[in-house]
Amino acid sequence: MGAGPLYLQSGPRHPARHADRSCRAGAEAGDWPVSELKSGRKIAVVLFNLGGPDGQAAVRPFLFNLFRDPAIIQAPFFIRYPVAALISTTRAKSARANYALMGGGSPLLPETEKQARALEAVLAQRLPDDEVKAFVAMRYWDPLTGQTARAVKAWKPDEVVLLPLYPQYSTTTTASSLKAWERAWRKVGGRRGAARTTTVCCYPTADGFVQAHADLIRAEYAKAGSPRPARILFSAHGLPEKVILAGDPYQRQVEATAAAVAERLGDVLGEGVDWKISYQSRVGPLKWIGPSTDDEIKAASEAGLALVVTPIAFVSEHIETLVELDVEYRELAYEHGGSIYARVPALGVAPAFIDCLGTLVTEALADASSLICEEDQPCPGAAA
Ligand SMILES: C=CC1=C(C)c2cc3[nH]c(cc4nc(cc5[nH]c(cc1n2)c(C)c5CCC(=O)O)C(CCC(=O)O)=C4C)c(C)c3C=C
Ligand SMILES: [Fe+2]
Ligand SMILES: [Fe+2]
Repeated sequence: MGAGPLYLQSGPRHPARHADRSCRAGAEAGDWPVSELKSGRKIAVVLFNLGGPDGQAAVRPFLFNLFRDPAIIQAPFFIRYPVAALISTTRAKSARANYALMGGGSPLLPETEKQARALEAVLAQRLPDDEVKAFVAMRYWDPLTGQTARAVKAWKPDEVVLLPLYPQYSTTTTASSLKAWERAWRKVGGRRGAARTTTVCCYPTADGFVQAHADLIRAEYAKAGSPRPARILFSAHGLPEKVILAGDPYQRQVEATAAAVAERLGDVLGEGVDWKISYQSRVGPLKWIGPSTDDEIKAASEAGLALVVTPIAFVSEHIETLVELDVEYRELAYEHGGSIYARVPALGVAPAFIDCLGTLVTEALADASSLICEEDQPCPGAAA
């Protein structure tokens, strides 16, 4: 599954389907008297991300939480726990050193909080008669999903919109977060009927998301002096190949994003400039999807290409952009003869991106179904 590297392609393989709304699942229109709540609603938007340690002492327990997740290590409980304990202990030292380069901990929570506040501001304008509050639910470190579910329940919303900050759906990220939410929400006594819940499971080619990437790449490309010959490298977090072979749509959706952004960059992608997708952050002994970002950086640098590297599956700055892309891969490029290595910032609070999140929320609220998905079939497990 998932074609290999793509060069100079035009046209997304999976055009955005927001407009035709052809893909919805688990319609709940009959469950909730939508017409009774046109305005004056309390709307909770829950933003999901992975989370990161807030200091050096949190690194090992954060890694333990990550590796004990069955979405990350598909093994029975009695194997997973000792494996998680072992990996988190052995990996902690090098991970701590990397987090130390960012001041000791991960910037992911403050970056996500900024996105939450920016989204609230956009929604306050779009839904002036409603009260909208954006909550952050992290999967492996504070604020953990259970804590956020309690805060959402205490706020007594009429509507809840679940919005993962993973534009491309994966069982390892989106589905894991949504399952954790289901469990936590049930635990705090928030039944489906208590507040209408709509889930946005993926948005790999949503208009504002693609536009925000194109704008940031264009700016970085110009800053680097619009070098020729150059390659735009779309770098996404990798996954074990077996996860993709089991039907995870992540790689297909990453390819759809990259193709859509490349098409939007038509004026930059002139003669002599190409683009490619690669996968970073490999962990463990399994075979991961490729090509790997380090191989692509070596190859492009040795070929004398200037590199414009853009994180295509992360929407915030964190360890894998600030350390892996900015420090490790930059050094690698220079070691292999590269002279220009430009790194495009993550989306953060780029206006087109936040506006796009606002559109996803208003579409979710206007929709009578429980799931909003860009795929022909709902992403596997999203409707659970
Ligand atoms: C698209 C996003 C991500 C996917 C897919 C993903 C899969 C995945 N990750 C690991 C292992 C680690 N990930 C780590 C950190 C981390 N990963 C993502 C995103 C995706 N992960 C984020 C946003 C972060 C947060 C980083 C931060 O700022 O703190 C880490 C910890 C860092 C490190 O030690 O390298 C690990 C480990 C696996 C195994 C996996 C799929 C199976
Ligand atoms: Fe990861
Ligand atoms: Fe989806």
